Amino acid sequence: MTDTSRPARPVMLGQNQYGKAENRVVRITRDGDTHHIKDLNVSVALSGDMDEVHYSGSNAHVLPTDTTKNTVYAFAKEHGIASAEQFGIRLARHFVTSQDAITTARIRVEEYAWERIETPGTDEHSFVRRGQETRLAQITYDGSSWEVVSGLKDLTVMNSTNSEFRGFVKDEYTTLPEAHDRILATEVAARWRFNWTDDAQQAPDWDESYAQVKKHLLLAFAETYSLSLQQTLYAMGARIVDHRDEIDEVRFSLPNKHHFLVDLKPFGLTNDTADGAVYFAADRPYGLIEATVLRNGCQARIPVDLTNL
Ligand SMILES: O=c1[nH]c(=O)c2[nH]c(=O)[nH]c2[nH]1
Repeated sequence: MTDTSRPARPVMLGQNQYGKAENRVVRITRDGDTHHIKDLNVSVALSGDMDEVHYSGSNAHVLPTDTTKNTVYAFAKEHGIASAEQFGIRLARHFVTSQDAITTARIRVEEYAWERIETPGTDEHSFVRRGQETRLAQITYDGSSWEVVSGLKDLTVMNSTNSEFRGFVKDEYTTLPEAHDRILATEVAARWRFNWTDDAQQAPDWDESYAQVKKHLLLAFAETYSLSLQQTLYAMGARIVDHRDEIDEVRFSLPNKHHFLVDLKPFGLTNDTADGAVYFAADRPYGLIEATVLRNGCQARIPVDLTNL
């Protein structure tokens, strides 16, 4: 907001936001003896008419970050957590509609999944943290329209065959041998943007959508005979956009978790892919394959650098 009562300044405040980051909230719901658990990491970022707190230190427009934290916990208790997206929407709407100075609220949610520990009698209240992915959601609301970007990270997948990499460019520095049968492994980080932007439209079923996106992503990874990780990435994104009408854009960041055949010749052993091989799982450096897959005619809005989301 431009402040005409102040003289022009040689230095100006640029984009700013504030809020409480990483509110760890665990919500248990009881259904008789059977308990349900929701475990989230919620970050609130608010922006709007915040010039004065930076220029003069006036806190007149500042809802304390401590309050935003309390709101997260209070809403979890009061309204429960149906899904990461639904919870984020409720929070974003609250901050924008209850505070005149706040025009945009961005809520980021990471969700950690828990599985029941299966025991012969009492498996209703014991859980083990699932070693798979972390679910992510980012909700942005400017008072009239919504942007919901969901995603996941740390979903590690591997194909022990049906992957090649050959026919690539070779110059004077190329030493990589062509691979006719290699391991393809990656730790999927993905974000997908919903085309739901307005309250008048029916909102997607967030949990169902997440489960379906993950299913299609995994099936595409497993079913694609891969000539490169780039091709596999595109197949995963295309399958999501093809099957899920509510999603217009998917962005992936896929580290190529290289597995190199170990040279066992010094020990008189052959080591090749044909008969069960030993690999060195290298952690770095790694190839990093990143791309956006879009519904035709739609605009790319997910930031190129996923760490900025
Ligand atoms: O799937 C791959 N894509 C590449 O671009 C690449 N580059 C490389 O060295 N190995 C691989 N693998």
